[in-house]
Amino acid sequence: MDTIYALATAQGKAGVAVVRVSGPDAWKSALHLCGRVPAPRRASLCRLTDANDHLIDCALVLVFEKGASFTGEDCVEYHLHGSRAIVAAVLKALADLDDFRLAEPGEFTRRALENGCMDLTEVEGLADLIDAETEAQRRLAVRVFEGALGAKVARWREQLVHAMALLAVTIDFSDEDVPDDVTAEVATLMRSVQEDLQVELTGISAAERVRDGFEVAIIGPPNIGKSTLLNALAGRDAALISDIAGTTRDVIEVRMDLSGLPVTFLDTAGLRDTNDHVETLGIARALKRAEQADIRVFLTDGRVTDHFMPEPDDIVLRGKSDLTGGSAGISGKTGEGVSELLAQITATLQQKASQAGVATQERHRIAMKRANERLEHVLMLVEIGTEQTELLAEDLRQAVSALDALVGKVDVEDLLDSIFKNFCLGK
Ligand SMILES: Nc1nc2c(c(=O)[nH]1)N(C=O)[C@@H](CNc1ccc(C(=O)N[C@@H](CCC(=O)O)C(=O)O)cc1)CN2
Ligand SMILES: Nc1nc2c(ncn2[C@@H]2O[C@H](COP(=O)(O)OP(=O)(O)OP(=O)(O)O)[C@@H](O)[C@H]2O)c(=O)[nH]1
Repeated sequence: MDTIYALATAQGKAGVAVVRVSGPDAWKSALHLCGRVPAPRRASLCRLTDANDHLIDCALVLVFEKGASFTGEDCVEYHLHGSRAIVAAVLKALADLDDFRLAEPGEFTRRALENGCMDLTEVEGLADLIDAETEAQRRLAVRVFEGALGAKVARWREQLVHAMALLAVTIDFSDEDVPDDVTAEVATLMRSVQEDLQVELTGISAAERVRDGFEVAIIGPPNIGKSTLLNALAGRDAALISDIAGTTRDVIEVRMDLSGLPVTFLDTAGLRDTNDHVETLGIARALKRAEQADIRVFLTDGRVTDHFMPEPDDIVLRGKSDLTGGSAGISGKTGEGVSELLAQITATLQQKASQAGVATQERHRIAMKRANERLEHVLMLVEIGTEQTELLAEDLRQAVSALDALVGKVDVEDLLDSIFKNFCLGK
């Protein structure tokens, strides 16, 4: 097994830079660089020297023992003064050691997974935690990272295993002797697991939105003030504004943090019938993105339009309210109604985000659906009064296997590359 190393902090000049080393020979690096192996789990100030005994830096060194480290292996961290030159000198000194090599992205975490320090959902939570840009993303990620999904899966698994144990007792019975109360108890357990699965499955869409961001599309006829409103929301000149109808063609996106929620506002081409080919393409694009958005803000000039059927969360407002007066209007130019609009959007999205459970991605959905299907099948068999309990047991085994895949106990190899390729170097 190689010993791996990498810069764990961001590239470039900084106050402190951390170089991390993990693997069987990690402690040997301390012997080379510090002349000694400092006591484990204590911050020790050390003079780091290169192979020619020239001073590289004075650094804080942290040594971790195998079995009591992030990766589960022997580890050493060098907390250096954060200059490019110091980092380069330390990385070079490490590269010169036998069986040492630069870590691949996510490789420290991969070793933590392989050594059983984390399960797959915790690894995914960690990736999201590092990617988190807003408070809602951080809160969701830290729950998963902490093992909340893993713990739920473990409880479901226990219930399924318990059901399997109940059935195992009946295997020696002849078909007619299988007591009804056993299958009834199995069915009760299945229903309880199914209920939990259902809740988590429902929450995945909301969790995905929190991870990837919500979308709010601003739509309406040309020249109504959509781009001006977008700029007012963004607080900068994101979109071009002119008094020529049909100015915006492509969708313009502005990403914002609304009370911790990641939200992308979309400015779209004004909706109208036109002979202009490019504008027509822009309108088609506007309609498509608006349809996929979580909320549509429709600016009107008071006239009816057949372009738009509002859904419950959509918001309809009269544009250029400074010119027309009255209520239910908004003006990007004067700012009238803008904070109210933001408040309404925030409240709606917070409500949506609150549906998120601890299952956060498509992979979780697929595994939970697979388990759910097997449980459906068990219930169906019990319903029709099956006496072949080995069929029930087989369904349960498959459901357990789906849950095991979810936490990475089985069938993981194929997944790992795609999960770790998005990790930072040094993580
Ligand atoms: N300097 C530094 N800061 C860091 C990390 C790190 O690796 N190094 N982390 C890395 O991502 C995070 C902290 N996570 C960590 C997780 C586990 C262990 C660890 O040593 N675990 C042992 C012992 C546990 C204990 O004593 O309570 C273990 O689990 O066996 C260390 C850091 C954030 N900050
Ligand atoms: N009085 C007033 N004028 C506005 C307001 N919002 C925009 N305008 C003006 O109306 C014209 C069109 O504004 P835009 O923001 O480009 O309108 P749009 O809806 O994005 O237009 P398209 O790109 O054609 O779809 C510009 O001259 C703006 O300065 C407003 O709230 N009040």
